[in-house]
Amino acid sequence: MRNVFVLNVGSSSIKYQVLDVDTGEVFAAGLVERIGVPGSGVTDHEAALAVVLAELAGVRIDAVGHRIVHGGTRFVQATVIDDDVEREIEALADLAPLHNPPGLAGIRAARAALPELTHVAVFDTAFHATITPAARDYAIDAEVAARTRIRRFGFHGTSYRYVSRIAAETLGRVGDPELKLVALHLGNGASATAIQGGRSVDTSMGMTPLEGLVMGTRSGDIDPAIPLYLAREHGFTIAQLDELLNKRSGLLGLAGRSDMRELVAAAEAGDLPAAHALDVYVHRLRHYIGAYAAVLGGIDALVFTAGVGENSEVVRRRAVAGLEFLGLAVDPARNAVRSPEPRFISPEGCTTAVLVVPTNEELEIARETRAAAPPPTR
Ligand SMILES: Nc1ncnc2c1ncn2[C@@H]1O[C@H](COP(=O)(O)OP(=O)(O)O)[C@@H](O)[C@H]1O
Ligand SMILES: CC(=O)OP(=O)(O)O
Ligand SMILES: [Mg+2]
Repeated sequence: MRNVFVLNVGSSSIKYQVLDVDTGEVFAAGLVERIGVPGSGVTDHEAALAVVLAELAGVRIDAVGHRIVHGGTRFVQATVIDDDVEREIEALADLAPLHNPPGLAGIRAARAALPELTHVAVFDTAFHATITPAARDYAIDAEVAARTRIRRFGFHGTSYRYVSRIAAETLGRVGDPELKLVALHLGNGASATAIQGGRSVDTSMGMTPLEGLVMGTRSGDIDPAIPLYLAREHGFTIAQLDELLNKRSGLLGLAGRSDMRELVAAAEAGDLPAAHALDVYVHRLRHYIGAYAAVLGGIDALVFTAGVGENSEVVRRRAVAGLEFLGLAVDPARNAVRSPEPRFISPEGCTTAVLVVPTNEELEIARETRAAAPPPTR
């Protein structure tokens, strides 16, 4: 098997690639947006997938890999999809109401359109199955937590699995059980993970992808009493709270812009809310870097990845400034380099490394799809 069709289905978009799992060569890639938006002509996920498959006419596909955000406790590794697995993913929808239903719609549409191929679900949560019990559990009534499946799961695991392996290679420490990494996946969604010996030990996203860092439109950590207060004293409904915290908070809520490129430009042009939003974002980031250095009992390398982590010189510089006591520093010339390659941005001879490692979630999904799929029979 070589060519994997990777599907990342969101509530209103499908991102896809067909790539060679050995070389990483991409044969086709694209995005269908505005699914279900009146007037877009793309009525539902089935119609969107038909558009994608029409674009792929003539491209060889050997297997299909689906990004599924939440695997719950049931799925701790990539899994070949059959009717049972599809039902179990459906049963997890209540844990991830924003993320899992579109993924499931993508599975249904793709299995109907390509029934002869093996389909594999690759879960964002799987890499975090190794977090410690102390990091996993919230300090709430244990009976309630067990009955309702409340615990920390963590997300962006496909990205962390990929970048932690590249980071170990870049550091010449593949397979070293002592290697301590703090990795920062900073995209629209953003999270931090403490990784030792290639295994996730702690991570900032929790039961859902709302906890932790400041994100494009999500609040990250807040006092858990805030939604209670807003409901009790200000009449917010559950739907309004969900919308507030997931879609109208973060950088967008603070400064009217969720895109980091635009936010940095506005801050540099003297926009005070933008400058403040950047301060809040960086403050939270530094909070987690320090926390995870403590959780790991040290740090060998800090790893930046995803859209902001790979591209924002300013965020990287400000995240690390003042952390010399952890051995961390950023070299300005190295930090200014733009490249698709993994690279050091810490000064020559620094004992603690700072790395930029471009992520490739599609390639990781393709590899895990091949690893999970049964060998071909003839
Ligand atoms: N040159 C850049 N400088 C600063 N931020 C950037 C740059 N390029 C991309 N980004 C930011 O990366 C974020 C998107 O990251 P990405 O990993 O693509 O997101 P996702 O996959 O979660 O949608 C946006 O906030 C975008 O502004
Ligand atoms: C799980 C999650 O937050 O994903 P994304 O960053 O793609 O929104
Ligand atoms: Mg992303």
